[in-house]
Amino acid sequence: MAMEDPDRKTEVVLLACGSFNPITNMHLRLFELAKDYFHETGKYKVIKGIISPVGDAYKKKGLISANHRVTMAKLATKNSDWVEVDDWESCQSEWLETLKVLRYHHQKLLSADVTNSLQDAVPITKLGRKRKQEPNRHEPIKKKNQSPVVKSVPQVKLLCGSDMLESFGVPNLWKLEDITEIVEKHGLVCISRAGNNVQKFIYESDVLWRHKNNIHLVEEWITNDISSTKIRRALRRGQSIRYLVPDVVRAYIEKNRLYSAESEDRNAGLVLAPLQKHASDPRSSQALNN
Ligand SMILES: Nc1ncnc2c1ncn2[C@@H]1O[C@H](COP(=O)(O)OP(=O)(O)OP(=O)(O)O)[C@@H](O)[C@H]1O
Ligand SMILES: NC(=O)c1ccc[n+]([C@@H]2O[C@H](COP(=O)(O)O)[C@@H](O)[C@H]2O)c1
Ligand SMILES: [Zn+2]
Repeated sequence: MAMEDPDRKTEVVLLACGSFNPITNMHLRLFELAKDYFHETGKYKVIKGIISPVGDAYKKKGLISANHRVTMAKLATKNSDWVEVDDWESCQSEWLETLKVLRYHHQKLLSADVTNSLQDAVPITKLGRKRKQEPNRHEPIKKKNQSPVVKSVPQVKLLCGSDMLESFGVPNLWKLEDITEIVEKHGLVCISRAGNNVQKFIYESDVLWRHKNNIHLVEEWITNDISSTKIRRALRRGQSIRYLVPDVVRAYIEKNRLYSAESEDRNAGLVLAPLQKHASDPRSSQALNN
């Protein structure tokens, strides 16, 4: 649809899905690492990051209410000018496949784009004023004789750690068609995490191998294996979590006494929603073994 411009960079929105129970400094680092990676390729421009905490219907053991998890994520990103929290997923009454969350955000950008181009259709005499209203201040100012460039819709890529990518291989957790659509239509950005060997994992899967150009592996050299599990464990033991999560998040957890032995028992004995949903579906049982 757009005039091809070799200098024009592909715009990317990064979407991170997960429990964020609670959000940690490492979750925030994922976004910074991915953004640096894309900008270093010279081909992409990361315009936004979205954190989408999973809803309560996910039924993971120890998962505290989405309300608190969303609030903490919002506190944590208050000072970021490009990462935001979206609570659409967490407001759904049922658990949603990650693919549906990706589709939703892509769709949302599409409709925003239509609205924008409708606005653009109105003749604008004072270009200067129009510019100011645009959210993207880093766009180079268009040269006079250039034909108007129709903005293409940004790609929404799933941002995750290597453990999430490797979870594609867990029986009954993911549908092969979902994995295929994620890597085919959207793309994946995977940050290395201690204990995972993603390259080998991709090599051993035909679908992932086929779409490996759309799977971006980012090496984290400043390794830091903070995890929400370890944060909750420290809290149960009365140990400090300072400098592991943003200070506003630490204060919020303390004020509301969010994590305890009791909270860790939430959903105990329940089956994780995706397992429950896909267990009877033969397509998901051995998703990657072909
Ligand atoms: N230290 C880390 N390195 C790389 N990726 C990470 C790291 N911590 C979290 N992630 C990624 O962040 C996303 C959200 O993860 P999640 O909410 O499960 O956090 P977590 O720290 O893994 O929590 P938990 O210990 O409860 O599983 C996932 O894609 C996960 O792989
Ligand atoms: N089939 C699927 O789409 C599928 C399966 C398992 C987990 N997930 C998602 O991956 C994330 C995993 O988060 P946790 O690592 O905190 O369990 C969640 O956002 C969850 O919804 C998606
Ligand atoms: Zn995790």
